[in-house]
Amino acid sequence: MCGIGAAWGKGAGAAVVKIGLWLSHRGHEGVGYAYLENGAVKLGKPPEDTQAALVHVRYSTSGPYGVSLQPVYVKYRDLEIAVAFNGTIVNFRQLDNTASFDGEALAKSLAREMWERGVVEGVQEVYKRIVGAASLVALTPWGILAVRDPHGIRPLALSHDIDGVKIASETVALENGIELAPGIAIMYGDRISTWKIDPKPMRLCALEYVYFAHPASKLGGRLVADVRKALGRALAEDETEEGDVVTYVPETARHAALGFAKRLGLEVVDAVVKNRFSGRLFIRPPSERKPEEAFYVVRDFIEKKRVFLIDDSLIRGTNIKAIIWMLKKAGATKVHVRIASPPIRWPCFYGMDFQKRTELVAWGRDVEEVREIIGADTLRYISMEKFRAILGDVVCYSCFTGVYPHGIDIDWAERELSRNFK
Ligand SMILES: O=P(O)(O)OC[C@H]1O[C@H](OP(=O)(O)OP(=O)(O)O)[C@H](O)[C@@H]1O
Ligand SMILES: NC(=O)CC[C@H](N)C(=O)O
Ligand code: SF4
Ligand SMILES: [Mg+2]
Repeated sequence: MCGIGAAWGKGAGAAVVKIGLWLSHRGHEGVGYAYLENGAVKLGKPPEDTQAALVHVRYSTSGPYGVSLQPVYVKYRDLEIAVAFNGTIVNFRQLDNTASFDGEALAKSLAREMWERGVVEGVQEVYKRIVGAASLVALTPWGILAVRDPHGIRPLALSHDIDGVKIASETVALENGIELAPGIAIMYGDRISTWKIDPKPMRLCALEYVYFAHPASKLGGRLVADVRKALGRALAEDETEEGDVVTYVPETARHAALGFAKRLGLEVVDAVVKNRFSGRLFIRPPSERKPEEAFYVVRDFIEKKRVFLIDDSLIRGTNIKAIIWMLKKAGATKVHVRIASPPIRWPCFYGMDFQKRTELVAWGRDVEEVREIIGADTLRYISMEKFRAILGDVVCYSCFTGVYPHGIDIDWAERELSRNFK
């Protein structure tokens, strides 16, 4: 998914380095920076005391894996800018047919349109053409520009103090951060201006709540950890199996497991441990997702026990399959898998790298078929009804329903976003 950050004012260079560290759960394929030096835009780690700077942490959805490609620097005539964004632009070739990936198309079309139409209308024009999701930060000669995606699919927050302004994908990277409303643009320099770029109905990504965002961040004004606990509690309400202990797939399923166990009066045991240096497997390039190297099962917690194994989501089934096998090998008598989100049967075209139906373990399969593939004794997901009741109606559910805010044709989007270098 990527994380973006920007700062304007005293110590902006040091501020973006800190923001990047606090957003590293949003992408660890690469980190990139840009900053202003004597009015010129530079790429590279900024001096601590620079006046304006950007940061991007990458989890790629377009272009090559495993490299830092953002911020993107562009010069159009005499206008120099650097742009970092979070999201996916399905029709990026329509924005700029010379671009090698969506971030480059966005930066080139922004520079061109801002030069030709001025900042306010230029930004508006680019967003009018985008099919996809894009929250962005940019360095411009007028200051730093921040835009929250018109549907609010991707988050963006801001904080203000006497040193200046700081912007970040999530509130955890800021002190007293407040979330920007969908479709809001802010230019922060010697003067501050704010304008609206065609805001649409709010559709914040459901998977930000379920998996992606930091548990200490606030989304839609709610603490992410609390939402995850509520999902776990609701999942437990329909439980019919008997179990001795609750465990979970580390790290993100932890809060859902706490909510689930509390509702059933069971103990949560840390039976599955994850090597802290292995990071998030789901957002690694395909060749680097190796659950057998990342997870370890503590036999003493589960031997001869019936285990409830909680995960926040089941996407390709990579993590859970490996862990069920390890639990069984270590002597668990039953493994009842419980998932704190409904089956994901459709691709994401808005910033997550599952952009093809065939990648998804639940695509075209019923729950029983998925259970068989992953090797669980039983498998149950939270119901769509309970999921919606907890997350509300300002959320994107497209990967659960196959219905997209932009009325996207799935065959077309899969073709546009196909990545041949997997
Ligand atoms: O079905 P899959 O394709 O395996 O994807 C889903 C899994 O990947 C994520 O964990 P990840 O290891 O990325 O990070 P985490 O430590 O934050 O849970 C998520 O929490 C699930 O465990
Ligand atoms: N996940 C994201 O936000 C990715 C941003 C952009 N599509 C890239 O691949 O760099
Ligand atoms: S399709 Fe799924 S992952 Fe993508 S933005 Fe919507 S809820 Fe999030
Ligand atoms: Mg996980």
